[in-house]
Amino acid sequence: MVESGNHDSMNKQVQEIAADCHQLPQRFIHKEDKEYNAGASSPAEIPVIDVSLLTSSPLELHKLKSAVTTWGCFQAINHGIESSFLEKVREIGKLFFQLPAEEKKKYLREEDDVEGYGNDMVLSDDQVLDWTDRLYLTVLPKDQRKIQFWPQKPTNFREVLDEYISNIELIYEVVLKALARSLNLEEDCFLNQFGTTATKSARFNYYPPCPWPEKVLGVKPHADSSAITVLLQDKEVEGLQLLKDDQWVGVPIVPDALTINVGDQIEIVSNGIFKSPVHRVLVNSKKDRMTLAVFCPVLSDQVIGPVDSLITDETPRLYKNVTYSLDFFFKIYQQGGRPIDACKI
Ligand SMILES: O=C(O)CCC(=O)C(=O)O
Ligand SMILES: [Fe+2]
Repeated sequence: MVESGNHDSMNKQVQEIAADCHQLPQRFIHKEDKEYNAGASSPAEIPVIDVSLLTSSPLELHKLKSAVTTWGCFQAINHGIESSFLEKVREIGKLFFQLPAEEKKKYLREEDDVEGYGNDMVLSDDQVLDWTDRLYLTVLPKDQRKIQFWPQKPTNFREVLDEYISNIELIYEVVLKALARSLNLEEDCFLNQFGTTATKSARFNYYPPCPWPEKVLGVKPHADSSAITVLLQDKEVEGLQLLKDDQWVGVPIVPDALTINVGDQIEIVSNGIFKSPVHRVLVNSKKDRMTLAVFCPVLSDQVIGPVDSLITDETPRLYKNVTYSLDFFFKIYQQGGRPIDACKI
């Protein structure tokens, strides 16, 4: 049964709707004629890359290039973060979403901003909503943090997230250098495009169980605005799918790995050699799921464009020079479009 009014689904968090949900609110139905979980795809063989070898092993560098050109994604192992610490990071996220609604609402985002706790930002009347609540925080540079949105409960939240982000920053640098070297480019050429002032953001995604997994999506199909996104998956519950050769394929959980995908900004600076993969998230009817995505960088205030030496007679420039701003990205994204299409020549 489908509820026709949509007032609740606009004002309540998904977690509140899920807790008292006998009817599926209309605004969450992505496409009535399509069953998302029907014929669930077999999990994909996403390549596993040993991050600790990227500076020393030409073979690992080659594997990275092949993974990113083929999948736009890889499972990063030996990334330098202890398994027990990853567990702590998952725990602060889960504990936050388990807090009473009133406590979480202290961190509620403003209506027209993404920063803070809340559900989808609604930009148009016909926008279909995702079955997820989020906690979205700018994490770097440190002076850009809006600390009023950083939860004080659990009490170690700020400290654990801060330490995690320091680790992710190192991984970001290693991966961006390796991606450049894999194309025989000077290793800093991608990093330099984004500069040190570009903001990086963390998004805790919480997906409550959903009784209508065939009609609803946790996150609708999209590609990330970032250069790379580092995703800490839920330990047990899968849901992420990538679009590969026009088929949706599941991204498996690899214990202790971080799932790294490239985003639109790497597609632009690599002149389309590395493709930012379209992905989506399915919901689960029985179990909740929590993930943490760190977008590195989410925005760049600098103009970015294809690296000069990648533009040749055989490989002409595919993208304009652009500033990948949040406004630019979100307007197109929330209407189901691909912002990168607007950057193509
Ligand atoms: O939760 C996931 O598995 C992926 C989330 C995602 O794609 C995102 O936050 O951009
Ligand atoms: Fe994403």
